[in-house]
Amino acid sequence: EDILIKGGTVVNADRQFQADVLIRGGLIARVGPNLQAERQGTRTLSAAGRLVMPGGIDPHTHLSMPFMGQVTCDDFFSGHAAALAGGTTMHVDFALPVDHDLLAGWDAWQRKAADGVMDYGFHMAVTSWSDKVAADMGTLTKMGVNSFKFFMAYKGALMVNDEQLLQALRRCKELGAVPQVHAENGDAVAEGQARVFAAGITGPEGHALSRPAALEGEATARAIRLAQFVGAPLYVVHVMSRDAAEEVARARQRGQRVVGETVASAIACDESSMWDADFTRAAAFVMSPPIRSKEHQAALQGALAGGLLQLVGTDHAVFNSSQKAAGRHDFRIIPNGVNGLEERLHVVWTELVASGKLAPTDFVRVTSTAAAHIFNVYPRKGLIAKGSDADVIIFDPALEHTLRAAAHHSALDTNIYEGYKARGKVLTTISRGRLVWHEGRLNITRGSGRFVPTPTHGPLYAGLDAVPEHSLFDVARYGGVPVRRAGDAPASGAARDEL
Ligand SMILES: NC(=O)NCCC(=O)O
Ligand SMILES: [Zn+2]
Ligand SMILES: [Zn+2]
Repeated sequence: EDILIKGGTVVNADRQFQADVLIRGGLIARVGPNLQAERQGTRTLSAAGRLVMPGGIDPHTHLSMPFMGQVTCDDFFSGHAAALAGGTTMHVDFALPVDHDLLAGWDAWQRKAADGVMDYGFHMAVTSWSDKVAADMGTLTKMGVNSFKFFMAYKGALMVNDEQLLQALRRCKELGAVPQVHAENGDAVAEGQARVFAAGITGPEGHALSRPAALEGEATARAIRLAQFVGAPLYVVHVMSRDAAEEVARARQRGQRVVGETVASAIACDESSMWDADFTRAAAFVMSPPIRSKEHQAALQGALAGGLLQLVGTDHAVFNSSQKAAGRHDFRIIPNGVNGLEERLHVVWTELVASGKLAPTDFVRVTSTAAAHIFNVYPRKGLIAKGSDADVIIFDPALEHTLRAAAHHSALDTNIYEGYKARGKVLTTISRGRLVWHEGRLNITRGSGRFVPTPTHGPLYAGLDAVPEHSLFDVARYGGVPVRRAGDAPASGAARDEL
């Protein structure tokens, strides 16, 4: 059936304007003033006084992910239900290789996603290096995966070393794929954890103490410099600290293609919760890199407001209280991850728009359009315009509500936003033309989700060919002086000195 949204303010990343929106066949059919229903049975929704925006795109989730001896408790059904109730209509989930095999990981994540109810894409993690991994990356790009993630932490599990990272960055550049890093110094984290635990600190606060912001800053800078070395762009996931945000900002300032993603928990929470006397509550906040002090929280909000960071995801990776209890006597084995897929839009609006730091257009950019650009699905996603997918929300900025585990749609039995007073509310979510969230009710069908391929060579690569790889072997001349090669006569003294 057609849906006609009447009387609202359409907000895109570039501008906002009064317009009606007509939806047909899963797409936006018209956007303009005074639209009328064209077919019998058209569902008309009033949006007077409300904002009509592109559905959120969460670029960072982990549904049904085996990790630290557990499996995240939101699968593609409950995770999608939660997302839609919170106004997010697409997410990009991190598929993990199975026994370091990327294609086996792809198969596993395809199966998991068969239960889904909305649009999704995949990033693929790369946790080892070999010719087969390099070949499989190429195969995956043909199947619609345009981004690969490298963990610089989780030593002994997912972590890659610099040599592997370098090879992988180069391969991404070759493929036109987006390299992504979890940036923490994994060796130092492992040592910090051992020292904190040996000092007798075994509770969740040990998590915060053992992996300080300096380790995030160091790895962020290292990844950025390695990307510069091979001439690749870089996407830094979950920027949690001022230290990491500053590295991203500095790189951008010198003209490097670096994207910084922060997450809802980093801009709305602080580390004090990990000191909560109640283990269950404290453990719910354990994620990596850790949620940090209020100063970092403020710096990250400022970095978004100032355009130094580009988008907000969630890193939704949820473990319920019985799963988190595995680490009751040792913070090192509390499974890492927090919720946010359902809360992200409300948290970003409350922290940044209701506080006056961001305009509604910027809200759309950091929650939807930027991800659509980066992962190369714009303008199909992230825009309200004729021909785009009908992923649309109706948002009432005047409504206030309180976030609670008892009211959320995730399978998680806790919520790091318990009691959070949100300003503004998603009243309606339309996913590919279907009214899936309306008047407080979900209307979803298991298995109705759809994989959205993300093509390579997106905007992060546009014009990048102008930037040569800084390769020692490709540089034929140095300062105008031919480089000496094996068998050549000895270079002149001046050239030798320069080399
Ligand atoms: N972030 C986290 O704590 N868990 C999910 C895995 C990751 O993104 O590092
Ligand atoms: Zn991570
Ligand atoms: Zn993550």
